Amino acid sequence: MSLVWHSIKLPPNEIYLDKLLRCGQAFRWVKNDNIWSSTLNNRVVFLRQIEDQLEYASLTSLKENSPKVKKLQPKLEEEIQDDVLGLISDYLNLQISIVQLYKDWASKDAHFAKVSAAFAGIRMLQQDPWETLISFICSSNNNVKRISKMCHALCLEYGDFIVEYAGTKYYTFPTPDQLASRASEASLRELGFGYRARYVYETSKMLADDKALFMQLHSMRSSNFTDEQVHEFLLQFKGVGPKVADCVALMSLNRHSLVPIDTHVLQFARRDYSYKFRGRSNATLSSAMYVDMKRFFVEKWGGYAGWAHSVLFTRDLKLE
Ligand SMILES: Nc1nc2[nH]c(O)nc2c(=O)[nH]1
Repeated sequence: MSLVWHSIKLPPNEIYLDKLLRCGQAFRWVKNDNIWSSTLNNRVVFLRQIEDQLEYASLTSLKENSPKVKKLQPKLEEEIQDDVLGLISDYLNLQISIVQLYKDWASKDAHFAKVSAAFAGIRMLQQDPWETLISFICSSNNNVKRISKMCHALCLEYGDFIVEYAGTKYYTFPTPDQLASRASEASLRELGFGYRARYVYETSKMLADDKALFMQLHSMRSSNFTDEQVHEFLLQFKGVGPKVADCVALMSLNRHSLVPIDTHVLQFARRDYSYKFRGRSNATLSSAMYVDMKRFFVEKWGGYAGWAHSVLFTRDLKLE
């Protein structure tokens, strides 16, 4: 099986995969031989960057390839490629140009102007809300490497096998039904989820048992809901506090201005922006301070503050 590559023109200052796919937004991309791969919507998607070209390829699942499905609904190769391009464009939020956004942030913020050139091409992904919710429940007191390990374990243990390519087996991210029926709190603990096992399992159960709630999670992308409504909605899930809610809202529900506040953000707010809460530079992070810091960054960067914060968050990760 060989990959059929297609390409679109997209310079590295619009997207820089090597940083973007490791910066703690998404946790299941792996790089082999300069090719990034993961699964999206029951497909394996491959990405690579060659100068000004973003190249993509995909392998469909065995189910979609089966003669039965093909007979019922034959799809032309061009139609498949259109689907894949649509999928990738949505996932990478390609309708939004970040070059202009970077210029705008730099014009308002001298610190951003100074450091952002070395971190060009960091955009916000538009991920699946369910996977993002579970991934960020796993992110509590955790690091990118361990969160990735957990997300891969969920797929391997409870997802469906899609295809094997170049020695790697690819699996779907399990649905709420699959997690709720195939996993248990105990099995997740055995996989190393620690106290997060209960939250992952209970959130899966909530969504598996209530299909309307699952639909509602996805409908939160709509502009009919305010950022505050989305934030409140997400807080009902087990293991979700304000920071996890804001990460899910920003990274999967189109909430571009939300800046999730955690210790890293607090650190750069104080260090690089002399941020103070009620006149104090060493206040501990309370709910009131959390809200105040979000406001502080929106005032500084505007409606895409969540995107701007991600550039500085990535800088502080010190990816080699
Ligand atoms: N990519 C990420 N950005 C973040 N901001 C924040 O406050 N936390 C995170 C995170 O975990 N990943």
